Amino acid sequence: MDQVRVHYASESGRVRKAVDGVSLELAPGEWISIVGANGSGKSTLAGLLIGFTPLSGGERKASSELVVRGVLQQPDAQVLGDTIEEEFHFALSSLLESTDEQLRRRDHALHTVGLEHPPEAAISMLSGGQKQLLNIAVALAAKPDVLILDEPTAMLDPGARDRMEAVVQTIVQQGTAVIWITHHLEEATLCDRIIAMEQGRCVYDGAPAAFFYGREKEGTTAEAGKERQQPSPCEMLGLAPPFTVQTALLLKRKGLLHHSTPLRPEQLVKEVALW
Ligand SMILES: Nc1ncnc2c1ncn2[C@@H]1O[C@H](COP(=O)(O)OP(=O)(O)OP(=O)(O)O)[C@@H](O)[C@H]1O
Repeated sequence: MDQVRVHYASESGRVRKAVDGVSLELAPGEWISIVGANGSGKSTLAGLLIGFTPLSGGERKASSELVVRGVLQQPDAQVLGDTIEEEFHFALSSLLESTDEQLRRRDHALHTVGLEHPPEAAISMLSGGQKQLLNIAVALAAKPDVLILDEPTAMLDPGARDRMEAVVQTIVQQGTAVIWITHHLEEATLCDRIIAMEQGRCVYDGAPAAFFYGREKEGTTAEAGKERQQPSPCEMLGLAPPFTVQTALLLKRKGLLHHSTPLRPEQLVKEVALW
C-alpha cells in the first residue's frame, strides 16, 4: 500500500482522517501486529488490506491473483452455514470445481487449526473460540497469501489466545503473511514486526523489542541503563505493555536486569534463573 488514505466527512462538516497516508509492504510468511488506541485507524487499515474499504487517496498495489482473507472480531458475524461442512461448501464451491479438492482443503484446514469435530457437526454447538478457529479454517481453505485477523480473540477467553497464537505460528511457517490487529499487547510479542497507529498515521513500524523497550544506546552501562528513562514507543502511545515487559522494566529500573529485552514470560523466567 502506498500512501493510502481514508477520509470521512464528520457531522460537523470537518474531515475525519481514519487512515492518513500509510505505506506498507508485506513479505510472504511475515507476521505483523497492528496496535493502537481506540479509533486510531486499525480496522480501517484492515478493511483496506482486505480490499473492501474504498480509498480516498493513495494506492493498493496488490496483484489480482493475491488471495486475501479476513477474520473479524465477532465469531458469529462471518458464519453462514448451519454445519461445518455447509460453511466450507459456501466458501469453496465458487472457488473450486472439484468436490474432492474441496473436501481435501476442508480436512487440511480443520487439521491445521486443530478442530476435531466431524464435518456434519452443528456450528451452534461450538464455543466462541471454536467458531473463531472455524472462521480461520474457512479462510485458510482458500489458500490465502495474506490473512487479516481483526481482534480475533476480543470476545474470547484467554485460553483462545494461546490456541490462536499456535495456529498463526503454523500458518506463517507455511508462507501466509498474517496481520493481527489487537488491543492485547501480549498478543504482539511473537510477531516479526509491530505497526502502531495513532490518529490514522503509522507512528511505529519495526521490531517488537524496540517497540516495548525503546532503543538502548550502544555501550550503555548498567548504571546508565538505570537512569535511562527515555519512554519506549509503546509508553509514548499510552498503551499498556505486556506484564512480562512491565516486570522487566521495573527490574531494569532497579538495576537488576541489564541488556536483555524479554517479551514472553518464559524469556523473563530464563533471565531471572541466571541470578
Ligand atoms: N464509516 C465511517 N464513517 C465515519 N467515520 C468512520 C467510519 N469508519 C471509521 N470511522 C472513524 O475513523 C476513525 C478510525 O476508526 P477505526 O475503526 O479504523 O479505528 P480502530 O483503531 O480500529 O478503533 P477500535 O480499536 O475502537 O476498533 C474513528 O474516528 C472512526 O470513528
